[in-house]
Amino acid sequence: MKTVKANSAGVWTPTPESLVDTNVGWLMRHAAVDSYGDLHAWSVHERERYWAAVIDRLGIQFHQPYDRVLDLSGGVESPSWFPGAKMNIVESCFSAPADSPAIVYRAEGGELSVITVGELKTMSARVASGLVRCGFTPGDAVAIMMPMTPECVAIYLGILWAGCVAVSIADSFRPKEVSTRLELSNAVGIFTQDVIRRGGKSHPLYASVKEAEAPLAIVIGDDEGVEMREIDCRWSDFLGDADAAPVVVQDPSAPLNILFSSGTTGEPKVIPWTQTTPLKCAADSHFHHDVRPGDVVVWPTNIGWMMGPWLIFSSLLNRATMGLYCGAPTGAEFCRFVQDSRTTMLGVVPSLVKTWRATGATEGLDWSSIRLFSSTGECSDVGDMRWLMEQAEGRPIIEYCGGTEIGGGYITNVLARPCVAAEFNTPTLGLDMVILNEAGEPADSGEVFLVPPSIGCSTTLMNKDHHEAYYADTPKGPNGERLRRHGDQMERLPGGGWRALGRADDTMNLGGIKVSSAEIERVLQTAQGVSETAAIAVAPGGGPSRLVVYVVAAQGHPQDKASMMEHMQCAIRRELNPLFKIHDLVFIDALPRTTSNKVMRRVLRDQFLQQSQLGS
Ligand SMILES: Nc1ncnc2c1ncn2[C@@H]1O[C@H](COP(=O)(O)OP(=O)(O)OP(=O)(O)O)[C@@H](O)[C@H]1O
Repeated sequence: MKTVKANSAGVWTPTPESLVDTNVGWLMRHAAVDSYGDLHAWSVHERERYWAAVIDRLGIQFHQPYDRVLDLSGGVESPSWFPGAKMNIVESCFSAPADSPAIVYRAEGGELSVITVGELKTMSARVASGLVRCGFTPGDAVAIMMPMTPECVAIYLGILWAGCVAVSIADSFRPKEVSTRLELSNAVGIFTQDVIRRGGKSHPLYASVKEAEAPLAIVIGDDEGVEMREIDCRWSDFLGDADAAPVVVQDPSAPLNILFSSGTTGEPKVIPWTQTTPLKCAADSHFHHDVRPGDVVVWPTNIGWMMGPWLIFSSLLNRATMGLYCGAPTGAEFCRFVQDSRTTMLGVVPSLVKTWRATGATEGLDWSSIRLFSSTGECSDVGDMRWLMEQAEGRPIIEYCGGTEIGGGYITNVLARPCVAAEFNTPTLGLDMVILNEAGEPADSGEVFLVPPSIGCSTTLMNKDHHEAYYADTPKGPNGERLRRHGDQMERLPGGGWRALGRADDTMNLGGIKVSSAEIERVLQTAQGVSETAAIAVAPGGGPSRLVVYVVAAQGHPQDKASMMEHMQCAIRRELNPLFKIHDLVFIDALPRTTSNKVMRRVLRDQFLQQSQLGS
């Protein structure tokens, strides 16, 4: 695999030899199929056999064996996975030898350090026993709001160990957002840090927790000057005895984590993950990201986003090492950490790649340890992704798209097929999808629906009706299947791959023609002097929708509205449709993004309408 490189057009093509060693190569032999297409079909038609293979391959431990893999007597909306079993997924997280590295990490300006599997297990056990001593009982929701550090990982695993439910809160939230999330999840405690040190500065974190009027807080950090509330407790006083708290065994359907979606389209959804959701994270990363024992997996993220827990399970259940850089991932120091930690799989979000590219953050570094990249979060820019591949001698990028409520991806790449920058080459194993047009017919371009059930897919929401959110009024699949709404737009490409077209909510109708914001942005992005763009449709005062373009100009490039509009209009005429007329262009310093870094086009729509109302 390591020797196969992409060509100059950003296409990485596997060879029969490169496939042999991969995890997906193993699965093809296991399922006795000759082609990857047959393997995917097998994984969705023989769901029980696919998930049984995952369980065996990863060596997942059960305290009480399951009666069968899947019971569908409650219907596909409410599948029961591993009925009869008792388990705690935490135990399977420590399957690698005790002296093997679980975490390699570095704080800004610090040394590269390692925590072994044995040390992580002990630390997690001490967290669990601290929780028991403080009076927490199984089922209690306990929040975590802090950066992804080794302590954060141990806390997450310790909460699960004690049978409690981790509540994932991003460390960038304001007190109001923190208190909403604490209330929505009924959290009875919170782990946090005194301050976050980033870029040489200290940002208060515990202060936000206090302002959010959080329940009992356990505070990590050595800042003695921080004023503690009486009910709160310092980390050093909290930790218990490693032998005092046995792992709490649960039903496979028991919740273990409460997460919040990004809120790109509206109010964030409150999504519980169960004991089986980690299997989806680990299966995706095993067969799609090809994570192997001994690998070093790095994906800058936070415990507040699904990729935080995903990273924990994907590395530990695969007996790999997790790489954590405890600082800002945007600069050269992070890129140096990737080199020094001998990262084998580097995950990104597209905006991070744009920053590294613009600032030359990888210059002079050796990223040859990287076997593959992965990108998630939002649509990728082809130019940026090709640049990323070049940083590691043309290694492939596993484009990965899914959602918090899936516990992983529904469409991605696999090393058994050619990988093209910014394109997908397969629905994920064990999960199928269909693309339907507005009439509900199968089409090459349109809205994505998933074919349930799959491990990882949510069955409940804490702040919304699950059926209403995902199943009500969905069309039937081509074979009469019950479909699950996902809300993305996708396009099937002539070469056999797929391209993401953004959220269905960001689709516009220009002069009677439906087009996605992502499609327009892809073309606008090619205009000279553009760093980023967002395309929105507005209908000031009603009437037909008009195309408005927001532009972040490249550094040092003049903000000449007339000339930029002309260039962009030319590009649209040439590459999309002459009927799409740009109504207005607005230069902006930065695009509004959710805390998880997704562009909020709805905010731009509101802003534009407000300004045009003021103007009139
Ligand atoms: N690789 C990718 N390419 C394109 N889009 C992606 C990719 N990865 C994720 N996305 C987008 O992110 C979505 C999943 O994000 P998340 O679960 O955080 O919730 P959200 O849909 O952004 O928020 P909400 O449901 O609150 O509106 C996907 O449905 C898709 O729209």
